Amino acid sequence: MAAEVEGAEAAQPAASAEKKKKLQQQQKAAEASRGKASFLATAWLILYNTVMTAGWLVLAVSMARYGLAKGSNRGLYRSIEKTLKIFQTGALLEVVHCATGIVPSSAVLTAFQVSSRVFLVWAVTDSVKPVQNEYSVLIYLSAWTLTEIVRYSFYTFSLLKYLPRAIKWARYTLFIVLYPLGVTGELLTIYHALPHVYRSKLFAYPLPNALNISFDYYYFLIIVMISYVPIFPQLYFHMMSQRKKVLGEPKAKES
Ligand SMILES: CCCCCCCCCCCCC/C=C/C(=O)SCCNC(=O)CCNC(=O)[C@H](O)C(C)(C)COP(=O)(O)OP(=O)(O)OC[C@H]1O[C@@H](n2cnc3c(N)ncnc32)[C@H](O)[C@@H]1OP(=O)(O)O
Repeated sequence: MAAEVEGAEAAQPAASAEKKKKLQQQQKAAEASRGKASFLATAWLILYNTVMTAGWLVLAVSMARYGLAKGSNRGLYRSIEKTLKIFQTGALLEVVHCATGIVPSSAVLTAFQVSSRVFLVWAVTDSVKPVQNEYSVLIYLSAWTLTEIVRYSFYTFSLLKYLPRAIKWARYTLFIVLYPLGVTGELLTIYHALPHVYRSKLFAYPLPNALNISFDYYYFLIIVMISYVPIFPQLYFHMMSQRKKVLGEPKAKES
């Protein structure tokens, strides 16, 4: 009996050492898989941001060439719409990046930013043809293009750990002017679309109908315009606080 107890006592430290070793192995495996996931996420983001920078650069060059050749904005939207649709719609992936946590940005703010622009391309500019030649389209296209070239190249260079100071400065400074400019172009485009939508009853779903609900796109557009009032300042002041965080004055050295 005494020999049995002695044997059990001797086996205890061996079992706990075995348990500890197993735990360490599990921790190592988890760390390795986290490292692999973070490597894959970084590789994906470098690819995504590089492709998006290139796409918006193509748009900028196409717009400049069109302007130089025609000297007018008439027909500009038609000439760049394919590229614009691909790269603006591709920005929806940014919401996925935030929601899955591979980038630390707010999914809600990013969703407002991206969805309003995707909506403007597909549901306003593309669907209401007469607005395509308005100057307001040129205004928002110019603001978006310049912003996105700087923003996506900023992310690419940051991920590559080689960030030129000028790009960092531009990322957190140009928005001060480009954000209100872009929003002005967007709101004016929706405003120009209103009479056409009203006349053509575009996307209207009047009563009576099987679902017994009605939808009037004209009023929906007015609601979208009004929703800029509470939402845009939040995006703008978020960018202001990002600017302060990144470009803020360095703390004075203690004497
Ligand atoms: C039916 C729909 C109707 C909706 C109606 C709603 C009304 C909406 C009203 C508002 C409309 C706005 C329309 C937009 C107009 C324009 O864009 S005009 C042109 C000017 N625009 C801008 O300047 C855009 C500025 N805005 C933004 O950049 C974003 O929208 C943002 C969400 C406000 C950005 O915030 P955030 O991501 O937090 O800032 P960052 O500092 O850039 O990033 C924070 C950290 O996240 C990392 N990160 C983000 N994205 C990436 C990425 N793609 N790849 C890698 N890393 C990324 C970034 O590096 C930061 O990381 P840290 O440095 O570690 O903090």
